[in-house]
Amino acid sequence: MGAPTIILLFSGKRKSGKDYICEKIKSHFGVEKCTVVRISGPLKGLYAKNHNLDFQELLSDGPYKENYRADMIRWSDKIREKEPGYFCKAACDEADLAPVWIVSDIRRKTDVQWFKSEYSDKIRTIRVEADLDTRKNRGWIFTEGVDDVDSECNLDDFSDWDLQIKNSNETELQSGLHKITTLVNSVLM
Ligand SMILES: Nc1ncnc2c1ncn2[C@@H]1O[C@H](COP(=O)(O)OP(=O)(O)OP(=O)(O)O)[C@@H](O)[C@H]1O
Repeated sequence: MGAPTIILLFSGKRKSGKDYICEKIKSHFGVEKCTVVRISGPLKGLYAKNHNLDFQELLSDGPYKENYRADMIRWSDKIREKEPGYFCKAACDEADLAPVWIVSDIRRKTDVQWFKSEYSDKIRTIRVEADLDTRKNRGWIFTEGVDDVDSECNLDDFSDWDLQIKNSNETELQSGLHKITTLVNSVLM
């Protein structure tokens, strides 16, 4: 397991731009300093193996993953019922060594609890928000079994964010990136 100095936990609705922002932050700090940890990585890996599917296609941001998203949620929830931190731990176990970890896909209060219990004061939580129209323009379509279940809604009433940033346009993006890099620099220095 790597030894991070700071761990950013990102949450946001589908197509709010979590992944996009995480990649921007990684580019800003560089691969030596920063790595992106995706809880969905080991989750999709195990799901693909168990269901004889194409892991690389499941990782991509295309229609393939959307076809399986609802079933993947139901399947992974059964594993979480027995061990809530199962996929968080699996993702951290395979993370690269770097002082800044960016976890791109926090979805539940139990995810936040697991990270705080493992890494305590290294944790900073960030919520990404984008307008509904912007999310639609990025390809979001309301999907039953995906947008109305815990994996998408469990953190809607969570209020203990260290940062809440908007990502509906370039100005908001730049402002959000500045806040995040300032937060990271204040801990790294
Ligand atoms: N500020 C931005 N400017 C331009 N394009 C953006 C911006 N933010 C996100 N996008 C684009 O919108 C799409 C969705 O973004 P992204 O995959 O990061 O969302 P997400 O919140 O991770 O979604 P999901 O939960 O579905 O994985 C991508 O094609 C991404 O390139």
